[in-house]
Amino acid sequence: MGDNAFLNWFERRGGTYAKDLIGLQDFPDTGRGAVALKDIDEDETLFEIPRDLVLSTRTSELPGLLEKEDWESLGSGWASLIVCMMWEEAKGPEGKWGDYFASMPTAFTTLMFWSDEELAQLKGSTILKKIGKSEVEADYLEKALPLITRRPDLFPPAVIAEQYSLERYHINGSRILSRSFHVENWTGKDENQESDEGSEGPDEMDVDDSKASDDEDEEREDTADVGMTPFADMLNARHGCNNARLFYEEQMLKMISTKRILRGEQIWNTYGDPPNADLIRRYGYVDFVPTEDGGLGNPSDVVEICADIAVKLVDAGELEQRVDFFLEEGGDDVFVIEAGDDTLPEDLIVFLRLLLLSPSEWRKAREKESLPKPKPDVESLKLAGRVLEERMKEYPTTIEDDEALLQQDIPRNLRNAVIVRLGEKKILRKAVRVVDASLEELAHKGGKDKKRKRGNKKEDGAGKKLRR
Ligand SMILES: C[S@@+](CC[C@H](N)C(=O)[O-])C[C@H]1O[C@@H](n2cnc3c(N)ncnc32)[C@H](O)[C@@H]1O
Repeated sequence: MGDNAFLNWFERRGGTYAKDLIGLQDFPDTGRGAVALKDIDEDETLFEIPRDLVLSTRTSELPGLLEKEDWESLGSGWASLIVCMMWEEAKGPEGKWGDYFASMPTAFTTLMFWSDEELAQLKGSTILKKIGKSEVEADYLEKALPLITRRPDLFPPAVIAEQYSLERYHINGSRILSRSFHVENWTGKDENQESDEGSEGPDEMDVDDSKASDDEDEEREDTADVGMTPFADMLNARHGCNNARLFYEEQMLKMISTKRILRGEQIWNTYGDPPNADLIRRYGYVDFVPTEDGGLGNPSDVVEICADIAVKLVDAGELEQRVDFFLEEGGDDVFVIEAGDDTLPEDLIVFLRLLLLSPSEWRKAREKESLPKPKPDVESLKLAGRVLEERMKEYPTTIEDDEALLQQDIPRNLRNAVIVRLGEKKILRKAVRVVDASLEELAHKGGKDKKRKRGNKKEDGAGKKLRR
């Protein structure tokens, strides 16, 4: 379906947009997006979406047609919204969201749809543990399908294979993941109520996600607040480019320019600037923009380090108890280093120092319920260096290999995988340099301290002499 059919539908259903200011267009790098048709000032309203045009479990008619028990059998994840979407879409062009569905993608470049060979290119990145494909399939088989087959009056058996298949379930789940917004009920309290962090964009669009059910943040969101938001979900995003933002009012959601946008420029939303690993998982693309080190990448990249790596490197007693103690005291078993970090994460230092405590120090720490201070010393820095080295070994290729690959003409998914793993490895390399510099600094300081001590001794002696 062309963009015009979508725009006509949008207006017919009560949406409005500034026709003289914006249009929809295909961009070579990002696909379809919104474009400024002439220079747009800051604070201009670009389009307005009536709240009842947001498709959610609140606005779909399906929940009202189901017994409470049936509805609740779908659980608190995304299964309920996915089933609502499949049911609304099955109504075809006559349905309330007919042309909207027709405008949405049915093919995705997100990790859920990568082959095993393609996923193997991400070896080393912890994102592989967060795809959640089997959880989605379990949701479909254990929650959605039993309900669908129980109610032939609502889900005609003749169309199940076409409209309610696992494939359709995946497609709608992926639409939620990459296009939904967090839309709470209007409380009247907050004039400019916005969704949570990154609200402005799909998925930071902050959504719970039955697919990535291992992602706690996503799990916590109330599914009723997850809304498919026509037109707002036509905006693409790029790190550092956003120039429009969704504002939440009582009757309407309004997309408003947040800076001057020149004619021909793309209108960008933000998806909350996630790292590339999350961008590829949720949205199927990566950011490759200029970074502080003069290269290209995603300034929001992170690398995750599992605590296990450090535990395996240490030869000390009661290691399991030390890890449990760390977790009880609020620590996590995954440490995150960010691209912009110039020091090691404090929780990592604390953890390493905890592992290195002598038996008597460890006993004392536990008695006092007090973790070591996040002050790196020689031993913890040396251990940090070994941890980073081991973590780097989890990637089968080197930074140089990846940089060479990026010079070649390679398939899109491979290219994106290389960009993800390269970004993570560069953070590790930087962290190794931080460790080396800190060790050097400590050695230098140690040398000076020794000198000072020797000097003090001499002075002491001289003083004594004088006093004599
Ligand atoms: C909310 S939709 C944006 C509209 C979408 N381009 C469309 O045609 O409907 C999010 C999707 O747009 C695409 N996208 C957004 N920003 C992009 C970017 N910077 N580079 C490549 N693709 C991007 C990705 O496919 C992503 O999953």
